[in-house]
Formats: sequence, structure tokens, C-alpha cells
Amino acid sequence: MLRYLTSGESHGQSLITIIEGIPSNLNIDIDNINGELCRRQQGYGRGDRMKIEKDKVNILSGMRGSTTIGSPIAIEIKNKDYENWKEYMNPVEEIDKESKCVSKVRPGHADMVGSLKYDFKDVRNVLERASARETAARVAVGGVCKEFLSKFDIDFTSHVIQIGNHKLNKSFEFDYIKKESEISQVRCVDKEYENLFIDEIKKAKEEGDSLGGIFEVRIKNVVPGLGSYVHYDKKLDSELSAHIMSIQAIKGVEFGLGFEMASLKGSDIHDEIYYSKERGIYKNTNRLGGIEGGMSTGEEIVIRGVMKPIPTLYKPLNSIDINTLENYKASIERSDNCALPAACVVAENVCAFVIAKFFIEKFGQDNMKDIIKTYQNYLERLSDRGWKMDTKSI
Ligand SMILES: Cc1cc2nc3c(=O)[nH]c(=O)nc-3n(C[C@H](O)[C@H](O)[C@H](O)COP(=O)(O)O)c2cc1C
Ligand SMILES: C=C(O[C@@H]1CC(C(=O)O)=C[C@@H](OP(=O)(O)O)[C@H]1O)C(=O)O
Repeated sequence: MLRYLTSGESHGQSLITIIEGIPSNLNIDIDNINGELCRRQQGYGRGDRMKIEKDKVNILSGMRGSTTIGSPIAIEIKNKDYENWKEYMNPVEEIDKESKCVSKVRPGHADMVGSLKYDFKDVRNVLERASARETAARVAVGGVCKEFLSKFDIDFTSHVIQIGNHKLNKSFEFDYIKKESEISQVRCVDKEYENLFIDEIKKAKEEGDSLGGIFEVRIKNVVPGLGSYVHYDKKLDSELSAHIMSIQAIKGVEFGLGFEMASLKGSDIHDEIYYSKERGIYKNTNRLGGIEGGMSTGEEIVIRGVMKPIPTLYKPLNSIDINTLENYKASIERSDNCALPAACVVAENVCAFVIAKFFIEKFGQDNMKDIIKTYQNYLERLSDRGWKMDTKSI
């Protein structure tokens, strides 16, 4: 089974991850993983921390000469900002705990319950780990998984479809994919909306406020039959949802037409099935977003996530000092005021982990040669049953 752990505080020395279950003899291009980390750092609305960090992976184990050897892969991403924080964040030496002690808990963060649950007077012990800085490690994991999945032509893209009150029209979006190079600084595929999004973020910032929105992830060339209908924990959509929901500030997930389905009739939704000699089994629509009965259908997987507005506000909300219980305004930590473009990239990469996990479960784990063979056998069998899939790069 493919699995990983992450470790690391936002202003600690490094983020660390260990991934286990990546097959042997997979050639990995480190530049591609660093490229994913760079994409995650982009986006209008990010705060000053992104000017300090230049995230790059340091592979510590599990590979020799750019090739995996089947053992756990340990990856480090250094926090450059640690230099500015080491007197407060050193894990072993005496530190000055008082001067950076946080006690005015921020609504919408893990601050209050985290410090009660783990019995801390200093909320920094909570916020350092609850921070979305951790998503850099998850993107490194996704980067490795994307390297694996690219051998099977599985391809990921994402874009922002709503920020604040401005929302792209969904039906227009459905047959609209842009290449990475054409995606703007707010990861929007439409020029007019790009400007609206930027203006909205700018306005919120001037008001000391923050914004949320909706992003969309699309996954192409996933073979039919990843996941299963037989048990709750084998369903591809439930696992993808769980991983997207685990991203900081994500509050909902939908597939295909998603929540719009509530007001539509069955005949408006379910994708009709056809067969022709030339195309094999096919559908003309993909309203269910590429998953039926917990399994990939072979169509593009279309997932959306909603992100709440960033909780740290420069115009702080009412709160309390968790130690004195006095009423105060919440603490102001340096902050993004909108991070939808970054959340898009994180979502793509957590999806890459889930797809890789289900793929490996279905086609084997030990080495690339065996997996490719099993995959090809499966495609051949599907072809005998009328399904056609382009296998050009294998
Ligand atoms: C990419 C990304 C960047 C974020 N940046 C900030 C930030 O700068 N300031 C902030 O208060 N919250 C930020 N958040 C959200 C918080 O980490 C998150 O709301 C908080 O940890 C509480 O978790 P929850 O919203 O999932 O309940 C960010 C989230 C993501 C995904
Ligand atoms: C560091 C990242 O995001 C951070 C997520 C975050 C939060 O509270 O979640 C708060 C901010 O951290 P800082 O207080 O250091 O400015 C963001 O910059 C990152 O994405 O790499």
C-alpha cells in the first residue's frame, strides 16, 4: 500500500516526508517535483512569507541516480524562514519562549481547541503545525506520484472558478482546459474573470479582510475501474474527498455537476452510454465527473473544492486570551489574504497521491516492469469487451 507521513513546523528547520510503496525502477525528474513546489508558491493574494521561501526538495533516501529502489523515499524541504525564528523554534536548545508566546487565539484556526486539547499556554505550539506550510510536503509527495502516473499518461490540471462573489459559468467551464503556461496569476482560465478576481482580492486586502472561493481539479487518462463499489473504504470518490478535505481551509468537495444535481432531474444528469465500432464504448457527456459506483469510469475526473476565507485578518475579530480569559482582539500573524491558486495546486497533488495509491493497489507495487505488464493486460482485456484506451507512451 502506498502511504506517507509528514513532519515539520511552519517556522521550524524543515518539512520532512517519508513515502512508502513507490515501485522500484521509476525514473524521477527532480526538476518536475521542484516545479510543483514552485507552482504552489504562486498566486495573487499570498503574503510576504512567499518572498522568503524558494521551496526545493532534498531527497535523502530511497533513490539512487534519479531512480527509485523500492525503499521508503525520505524528502526534506528546508524552511528558509527558520533563520529568523531559530531562537524561538530550536527543537533542542534553550529558547526564549516568552517573547513570541501567542495567547490571543484566532477564530477559524486550530488555536483555541488545540491549546486546550494539548494543554499549551503558548498557542504557537499549535499554530506552527496547523499551518498550511505543511502542504509543501504534501505537494512533494504528489510530485513523486505524478512522476509515476505520467508513465501511464495520467495528467492533472487545476484552476480557480470562483473568488468571493465572482464565479465562472460552470457549463462553459466543462469543455474548457488551458495549458499551464496560459494560466494566469490567479490560476484563472478567463481573462475577464482574472481581472475581476484580482480586483476582489485587492479590495478585500485594503479592507483588512480575506476571501475564499472554489477551485477545480481535472484528471485525465485514468483507466476505468480504479476503486470499487464493494466497500466504503475502497471507493475512489470517498478517498479523493477525504484527501481534499484534509487541506487546510477546505470546507466542501463536489464531483461533476456536484451540488447543482439537487435541482436537476435524473434525465438531466446521468451520462448515457453508447457503442460504436470506431469509438468502442463511449459517452457524450461527463456530468458525474468521471466516477460511478466508487470507480473511475475512464472519463476525465472533475472535482471541485470550496475554500473558506483565510482566518487571520488584519482587521482582527473578537476573541479571548486563552490564559487570562479576558476579551481581546485576535492576534495578527503575517498572512495571505487569498490562497485559492495555491490550494488548487495542493489539491492536484493530494489527488495524485490517491490516484497513485489506487493504481498501485490494482496493478502491483514492486517494480515498474511488472506494473506496466499488468496494466497492459488489463487494457487488452477491456479492449476485448469493447473499451478503447490510448496507450501510446507505454
Ligand atoms: C495554501 C494555503 C495557504 C494558507 N495561508 C493562510 C494564511 O496565510 N493565514 C491564515 O490564517 N490561514 C491560511 N490558510 C488556512 C489555515 O491554515 C486554516 O484555515 C487553519 O489551519 C484552520 O484549519 P481549517 O480551516 O481546515 O479548519 C491557508 C491554507 C492554505 C491551503
Ligand atoms: C508558509 C506557507 O503558508 C503559510 C500558511 C499560514 C497558515 O496559517 O496556514 C500562514 C502563513 O505563514 P506565515 O505566518 O509564516 O506567513 C502562510 O505564509 C506556505 O504555504 O508555504
